[in-house]
Amino acid sequence: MAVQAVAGATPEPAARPEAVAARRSWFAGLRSAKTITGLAILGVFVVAGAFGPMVWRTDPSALSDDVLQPPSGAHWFGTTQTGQDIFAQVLVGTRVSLLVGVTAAVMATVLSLIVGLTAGYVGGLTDELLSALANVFLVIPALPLVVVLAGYLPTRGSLTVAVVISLTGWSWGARILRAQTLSIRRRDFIEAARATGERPARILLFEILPNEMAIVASSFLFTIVFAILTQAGLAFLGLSDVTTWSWGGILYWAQNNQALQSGAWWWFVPPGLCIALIGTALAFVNFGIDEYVNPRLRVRGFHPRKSRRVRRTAPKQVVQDAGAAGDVLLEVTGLRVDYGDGPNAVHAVDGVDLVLRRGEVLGVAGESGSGKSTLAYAITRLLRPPGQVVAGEIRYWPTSAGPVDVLKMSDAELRAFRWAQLAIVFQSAMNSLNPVLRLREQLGDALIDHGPGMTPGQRQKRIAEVMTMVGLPTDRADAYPHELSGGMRQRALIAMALVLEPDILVLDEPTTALDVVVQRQILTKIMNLREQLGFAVVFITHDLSLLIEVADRIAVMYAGRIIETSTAKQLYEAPRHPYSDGLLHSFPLLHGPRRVLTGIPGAPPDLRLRSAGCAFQPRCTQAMAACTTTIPLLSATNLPTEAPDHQVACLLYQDGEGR
Ligand SMILES: Nc1ncnc2c1ncn2[C@@H]1O[C@H](COP(=O)(O)OP(=O)(O)OP(=O)(O)O)[C@@H](O)[C@H]1O
Repeated sequence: MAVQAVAGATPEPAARPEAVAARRSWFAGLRSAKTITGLAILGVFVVAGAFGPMVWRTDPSALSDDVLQPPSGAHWFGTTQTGQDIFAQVLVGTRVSLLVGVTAAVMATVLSLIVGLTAGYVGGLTDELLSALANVFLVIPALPLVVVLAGYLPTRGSLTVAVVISLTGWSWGARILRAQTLSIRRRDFIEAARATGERPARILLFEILPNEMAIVASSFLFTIVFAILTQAGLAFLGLSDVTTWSWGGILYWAQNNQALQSGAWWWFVPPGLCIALIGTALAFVNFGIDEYVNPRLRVRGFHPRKSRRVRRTAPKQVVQDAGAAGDVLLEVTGLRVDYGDGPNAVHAVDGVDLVLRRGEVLGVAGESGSGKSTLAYAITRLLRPPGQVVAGEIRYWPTSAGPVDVLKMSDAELRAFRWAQLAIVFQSAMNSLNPVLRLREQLGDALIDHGPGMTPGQRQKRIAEVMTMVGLPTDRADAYPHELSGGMRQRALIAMALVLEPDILVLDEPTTALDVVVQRQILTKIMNLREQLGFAVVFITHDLSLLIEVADRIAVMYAGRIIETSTAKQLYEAPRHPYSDGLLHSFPLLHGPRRVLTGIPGAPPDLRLRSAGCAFQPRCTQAMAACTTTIPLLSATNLPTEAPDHQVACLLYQDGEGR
């Protein structure tokens, strides 16, 4: 089936100014219902603790004749058996409990940061000593220690209690931060910072610490809860100053005066409820902080529920029965993928139609940011929020049955489909391989998951087979990824992709990180294996001249759309779209005559803005007035020299008016 025309997109109003976008992103982390609820509850406590005692001027210790009164207009939370106002006690208690919690959390967090970061970053003897110290504090049972310390200290005021709690609460945070620092300090961006001459303190504070903020925040918030609970426990046991009103102090007096037995529920329920509520609020806030400090979790302007609605109500595309032709393996129709939603959504794939035939190599070329990887992720259903398919279909045509809609597969169907029928090789082999597993285990995992009937002996045989197939010596099966060269790792990934003999292999810039010699060896290997095994390849790269060498057909992408598609030969001999022509003249060809490299002036458009005309028009040397107002459709050029499946989305060729 020839590639179908893409419906023109409706022009939308211009995107908001950057300032608004930035503000939106800042609030995005605070947007979830949990975060808002947590902050609201916390806000009420902070306001009550800070201003409550000034507004509700009743002395919490003042005695009155209203003894053991249930809640009323005069005493909102009732009274004690000496007539004290419980609401006034709770307000003062809120202030004291929050102060103890926050003070202890600040001290414990600072201690754990100093110990954890220093031990992890400096290493050696310092690490051993600090880790030993943290381990000692970790194994000492915290509560008995607190009880002993609090019992023997000369003063038992709030500050003393906070110090005691922080001394027993810092060590687990320090252990986690040390482990995290150990792992981060070996990452490439830290090496790069060192290489640029950054001082250790700066690296710790500005490179490592921001990566640990989620842990620090979580440790801080949970130490507040731990401290409030511990302080309440100490007060309840009479081990802190119970003449100072705190939630624990109120519980102590309620217990001592047998409030439970006398049915005075209003005496112990309010402080108990406060402790439970503050714990819940801090846990909710923790979710929000996680999202805010980790940009990967921060799904700007994205509402999963709303996006699902878009998906369900998106107009169904009319799909021609391409499989009837028999050679169609994968068919993408009207595919649109956005990152986020609303006016700031990035329209990364914007109405793509593609057909992959059995056994062919389909190249997808385009500049960085044109949407190639997003297309690959959508096809393999590996898109992560805020990425979402907003329209279109992806149909897989197995040999034995009718077409299957990949986008509608259940999780179980998807697990069976991925790797067994469709495998993907990513650009960065080091990131795709598990650093702590040997190659043999990683290759074996796919076989265990997808071929449960295989005996261990059969699995080992298959592992040796695929390793030989991709040109990896079988004696490297027990190597860890870091013991292999870049080329070997990439071969290992290809071996993993082919271990189940899939129908489709998606290659997303599989050799970009390698030198040209290894690049060539690996590509030749893939193409030979394709001849041998008959799988089809979707090969994604920015290097059009490389595709000319290896692909059967090529689709050129620009700003999320396919702007030209044809056989590799036609595209090489007569690229029609000015962008394809520019792309072809941006890289030297591997074979053939030397040609002048011109490149393409300008930069790709902002994919948040929907253009009213051709997205390439601002950079096009042949643009006409109509190009600013009309979105060209992908269609056959009607030029006599063209084959029917040479299609181009350019007004220069519409209605046969080619130039
Ligand atoms: N997680 C994300 N959130 C928001 N926008 C994204 C995200 N990932 C990609 N994009 C945007 O989607 C567009 C397409 O990106 P994509 O990575 O698919 O392009 P590409 O052609 O594969 O580029 P490259 O060759 O550099 O990998 C770009 O504008 C990019 O900024």
